[in-house]
Amino acid sequence: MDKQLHLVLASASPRRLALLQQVGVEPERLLPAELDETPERAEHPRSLAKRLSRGKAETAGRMLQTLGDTAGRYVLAADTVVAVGRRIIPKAELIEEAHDNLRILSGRTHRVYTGICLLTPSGKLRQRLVETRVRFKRLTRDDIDRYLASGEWRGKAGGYAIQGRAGGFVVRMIGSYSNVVGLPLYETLTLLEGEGFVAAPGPVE
Ligand SMILES: Cc1cn([C@H]2C[C@H](O)[C@@H](COP(=O)(O)OP(=O)(O)OP(=O)(O)O)O2)c(=O)[nH]c1=O
Repeated sequence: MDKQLHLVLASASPRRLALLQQVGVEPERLLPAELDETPERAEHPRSLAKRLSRGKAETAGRMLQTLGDTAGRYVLAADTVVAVGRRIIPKAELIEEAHDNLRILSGRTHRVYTGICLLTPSGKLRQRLVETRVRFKRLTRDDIDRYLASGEWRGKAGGYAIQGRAGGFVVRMIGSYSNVVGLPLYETLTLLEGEGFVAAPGPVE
C-alpha cells in the first residue's frame, strides 16, 4: 500500500523537483526559501551545506506558519556545495566566476556535498550530509570557452552541471550521482521512509 506524505519542497530548483518525482515522490507544494548563502569565516563546505539546508527548511516552515498551513506538513530542503579541499567553489552567476571555477576544477578531484533537511510536523529536524567525489579531465581552453558559451554554468554550485555538457568532463565519480545534481535520492528516500512514506507501485510517468 502506498503512502504519500503531505510534503512541501522548499526549493526553486526544477532539478530537485524532477529528482523527487523520478522516485515517485510528489510534493503538494513548492515553497522556495531565499537565504543569504555566504559562508561563515573558515566554514567547512560540509558545515555550510548542512547549515543552509536546515536554514531553508526552517525558513519555509516559518512561512507555512504565517500562512496558517502547517497541519501535518513535512518540509524538505537541500543545499549543494562544491569544494576542492576546504576551498568552496562558489555558485557561478557571472561568466568570469564560471571561468575561474572551471580553471580550478580542471584536472582535479573535487567534492560535492549536499545537505538535506526534513522538518517534521512535530518540529523535529532530520538531516543528512552526502558527499560525492568527482574527477574532471584536464580542460583545454576550447573546452572552457565552449562550456561558458553554453550558459549551463549559471546558478550552479561550482559553475557546472553534471547532467548537461559537463558530464563529458567527468573521468571518475565515487558516490551518488543524484547528490551532484542536487538531491541524493537514496538518502532522501530513507529520510522520508523513516516518516512512513511508501512509494506508489508501478512505473513513474
Ligand atoms: C554541481 C551541480 C550543481 N547543480 C545545481 C543544484 C542546485 O540547484 C545548485 C546549487 O545551488 P543550491 O543553493 O543548492 O540550490 P538552488 O539555489 O539552485 O535552489 P534552492 O535553494 O531553491 O533549492 O546547483 C546542478 O544542477 N548540477 C551539478 O552538477
